[in-house]
Amino acid sequence: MPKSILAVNAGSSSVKITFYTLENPPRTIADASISGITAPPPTLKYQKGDKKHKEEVKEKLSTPQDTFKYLLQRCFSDPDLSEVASVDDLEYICHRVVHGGDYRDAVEINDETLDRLKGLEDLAPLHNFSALEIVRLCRVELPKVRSITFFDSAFHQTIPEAVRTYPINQEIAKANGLRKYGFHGISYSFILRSVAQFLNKPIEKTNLVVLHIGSGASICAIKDGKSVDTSMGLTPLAGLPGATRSGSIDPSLVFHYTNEAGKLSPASTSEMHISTAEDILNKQSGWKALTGTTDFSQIAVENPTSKAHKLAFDIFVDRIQGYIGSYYVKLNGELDGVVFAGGIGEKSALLRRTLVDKCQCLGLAIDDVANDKGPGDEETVKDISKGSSKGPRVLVCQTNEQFEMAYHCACSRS
Ligand SMILES: Nc1ncnc2c1ncn2[C@@H]1O[C@H](COP(=O)(O)OP(=O)(O)O)[C@@H](O)[C@H]1O
Ligand SMILES: CC(=O)OP(=O)(O)O
Ligand SMILES: [Mg+2]
Repeated sequence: MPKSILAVNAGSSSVKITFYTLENPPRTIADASISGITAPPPTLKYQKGDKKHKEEVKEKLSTPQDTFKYLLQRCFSDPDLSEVASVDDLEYICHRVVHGGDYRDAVEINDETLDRLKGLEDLAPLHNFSALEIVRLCRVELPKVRSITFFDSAFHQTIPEAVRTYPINQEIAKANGLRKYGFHGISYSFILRSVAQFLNKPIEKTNLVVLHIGSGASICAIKDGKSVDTSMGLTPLAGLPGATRSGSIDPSLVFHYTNEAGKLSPASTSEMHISTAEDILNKQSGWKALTGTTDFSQIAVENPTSKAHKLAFDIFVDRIQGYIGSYYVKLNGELDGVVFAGGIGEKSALLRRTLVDKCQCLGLAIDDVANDKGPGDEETVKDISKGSSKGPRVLVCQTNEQFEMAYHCACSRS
């Protein structure tokens, strides 16, 4: 039996895994995910080819490690999934780790790299903890399978110094690694390659403004195939608002919000320390704070159910519009396309239409029928620009972080 690749995308409230064949390009064997870990009961979703399955999980899954173990066992014990019946069928496990500090590329986990990643945990406790817990578990329980970590931040190592530097004391900044890193880079790498191929352009000549907008949202300016700016910063909190994140605010605001800002948050554990300020701005803000829901499909509707829903939509549009304008100028107006991706970017025709209308002065125009229809299941990139438009293309890309990791894993081997 040929060996396979397992790609793991662990978030704070969900763990998604995908099995791929170990070939170039890899083919999907099956997808499985558990969401709602922080809002029980968790839901298991499972897909192999056309077969889809969804169920409530009865077991108590309180940690990312428990969740990952449960998912793996379910897949191994499924008679329909004979390609991956045990750990012996796995050659590689690819892990999405959001913060990779100064790492420029993916790394294989060994004692030394795991130690270096531990050092980064303080910089991104909220985002790296779940993924690294699963990396640690794999080291102990699946020691024969090679673990490779891929970093969201690696794609943005090309951001110029003046863009990545915060105007603060540079000795302190350097000693503590305080700079713009940027995230969603695994996704941006997938989108760049897919869009360049779609436009029939070499990657190194492709200029794009890409929106990865899901529960976490960011935007990236790509010049000649390289990231030159992105909206997230030292952590994924900066830039655009998200499901529970405030996005950029005046940094002083938090000290007016609570005088407990610097204290440890009750959400901290013995292994993970986060401040009250980080907890409020990362987990108690965004759409959830404004409207009570984290689901943007309830906000992006023609007739919003409340003024707060309408306000949340308008805030998101305003912030994105600001970045598109800024990145258009940074790219000297020479862009091939504006790309919508992530759960919201791929699914909300209303958000795309509203934004494109607001960016008409940049020559953006869409075809309403193509926009309303969106991309088909098998369509990675769809052009939704108006036929007569001479401006940058408006595209939708169904991004796939798990595939991107498996693809690089398979490429580096062949
Ligand atoms: N039809 C839709 N319209 C607007 N937003 C949607 C729609 N469908 C899903 N979404 C949003 O996409 C988000 C998920 O984005 P996704 O990128 O898949 O997740 P994550 O950021 O957790 O990786 C959901 O929280 C929901 O707000
Ligand atoms: C970096 C980040 O915000 O990731 P996600 O969108 O998966 O939460
Ligand atoms: Mg995501």
